[in-house]
Amino acid sequence: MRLDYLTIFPEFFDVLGISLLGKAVDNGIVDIHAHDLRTWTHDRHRTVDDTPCGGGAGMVMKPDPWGEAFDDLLGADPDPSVHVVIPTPSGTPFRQDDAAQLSHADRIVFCCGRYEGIDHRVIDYASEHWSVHELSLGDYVLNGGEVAALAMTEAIVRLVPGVLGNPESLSEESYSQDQEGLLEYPVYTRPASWRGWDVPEVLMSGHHGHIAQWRREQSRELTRRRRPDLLTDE
Ligand SMILES: OB(O)c1ccc2cc[nH]c2c1
Repeated sequence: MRLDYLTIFPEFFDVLGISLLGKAVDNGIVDIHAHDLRTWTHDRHRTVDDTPCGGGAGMVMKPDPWGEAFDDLLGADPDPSVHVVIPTPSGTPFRQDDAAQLSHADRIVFCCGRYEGIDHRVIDYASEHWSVHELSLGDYVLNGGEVAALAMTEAIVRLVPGVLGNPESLSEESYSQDQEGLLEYPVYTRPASWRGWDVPEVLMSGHHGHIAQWRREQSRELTRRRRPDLLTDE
């Protein structure tokens, strides 16, 4: 899997060189390239923004640098196997299913906007050539797409075979299919008693059936309380 990041702050993505993702890069499972969008500017000030047509506050990212970056990185031939991800507050919510689908992609290009956003013709152009995903991290607004791209990257890449040491851990996480899309149950480790708080007895019983039942009940109760929207049978 090759991941490209178009951004005016490429150093944001230096962090991808550490921890699990760093190992995935070292193992050749993932190939990461961060690009400074100003590479594709030609004026003395390396300008990437301009005033919004129709007025309004702030600045809008000019289309030209994006178009030239696409030309260099992707060429002009349409290829639906290339996924262009545009983090934006106006996008569809990024969910675990999106991470799962994108984890099968061979190529993902993250377009990280700043200011008031990217000239919409860039999205129109990209949509004619590649598979475009305008995705929101949540119902809040960041200052740009970089932090969202990092979060989405981790959610996607950790699902790629060979990236996580123990793939079994994926099956018991919140939102995983094995968890029936429910929130993950509470987890405990040693010591059995800590500052007056004890590990639930059932987890110390060694009775796998009872433990599995307790965990299912905990997941459903937690989901009912915190995310009733995830419950499909109520
Ligand atoms: O909240 B976000 O995911 C996000 C994404 C892109 C831009 C561009 C300017 N503000 C942004 C916010």
